[in-house]
Amino acid sequence: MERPLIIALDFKDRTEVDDFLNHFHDEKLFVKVGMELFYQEGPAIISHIKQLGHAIFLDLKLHDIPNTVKQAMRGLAKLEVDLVNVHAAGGKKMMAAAIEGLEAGTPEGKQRPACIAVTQLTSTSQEMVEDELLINENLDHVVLHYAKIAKESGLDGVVCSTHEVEVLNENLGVSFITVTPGIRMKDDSADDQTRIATPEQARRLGSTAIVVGRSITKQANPYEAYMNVKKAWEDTVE
Ligand SMILES: O=C(O)c1cc(=O)[nH]c(=O)n1[C@@H]1O[C@H](COP(=O)(O)O)[C@@H](O)[C@H]1O
Repeated sequence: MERPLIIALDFKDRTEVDDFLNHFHDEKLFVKVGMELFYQEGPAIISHIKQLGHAIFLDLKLHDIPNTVKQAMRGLAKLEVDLVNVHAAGGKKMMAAAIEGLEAGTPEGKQRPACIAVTQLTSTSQEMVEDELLINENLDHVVLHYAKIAKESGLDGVVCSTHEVEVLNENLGVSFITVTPGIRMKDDSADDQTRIATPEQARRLGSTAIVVGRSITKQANPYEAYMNVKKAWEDTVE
C-alpha cells in the first residue's frame, strides 16, 4: 500500500456522495465507505464507486463471534474492495476467521482485500480506557497489545491514532500497516475525536495512511481542502 490519503465518505446517501465526488473531476481517489453510507445504500454503493475508478476502504468494523465474522467476510470479499476492518477486541480467533472468510470469498485470480484491526478508537481517551473499559494500562500499551494479537492472527495492519504509530513501527515493523484517522488541519475543530494530529505530524510519525473526513467533506471547497491535506501529507519529510 503506497501511503494513501483516504477520504471518509460519511454521507447519508448516494446523491450526497455524487455531489461530493463531482468536485474531483478525473482525480482517482482512495475513499472510505463506513456504516452511515453502507447501511443506507448497501453493496450497490460499492459497485458505483468502483465504476468511477476509486480505491475503497469498506469500514464496517466487524465484531462478533468467529463464525459470524467469517461468513460476513466471505460475502464482503465478493465486493472486491481494497481494504476492510474488524475490531481487535473480538480476539484472535475472530480475526483469524475474518481472514479465512476473505480468502474463501475472494474471486479466483483476484487478491483478497487487506484486513486491518481497530485497536482503540481515536475518540477514546486514557480516562475512558480506565473508567469505562476498566483497563488500567497506558493507551499506547493497550494499542500495542491489540496490534500484536492482530499480527499474530494474520492481519495486515491496524487502525490506530498517530500517537501510537512510532511504538508500533518499532515493535512490529513498518510493513505492518498503520491507518490513522483523527486527522485535523491546525485550526480545525477536534469534534468527537480525542487523539488527533495534523497530516504533517502523521507523516513524521510514520503512519502508512491517513483517514480524513470532515476536514475535507465539510469544507466550503472540498477539492481545495483535499489538495491542502494531500500536499501537507505528501510533502512532509519523515
Ligand atoms: O476505522 C475507522 O476508519 C475509524 C477508526 C477510529 O478509531 N476512528 C475513526 O475516526 N475512524 C473513522 O475515520 C473517520 C474520521 O472522520 P473525521 O473525524 O470526520 O475525519 C470516520 O469515518 C470514522 O468512522
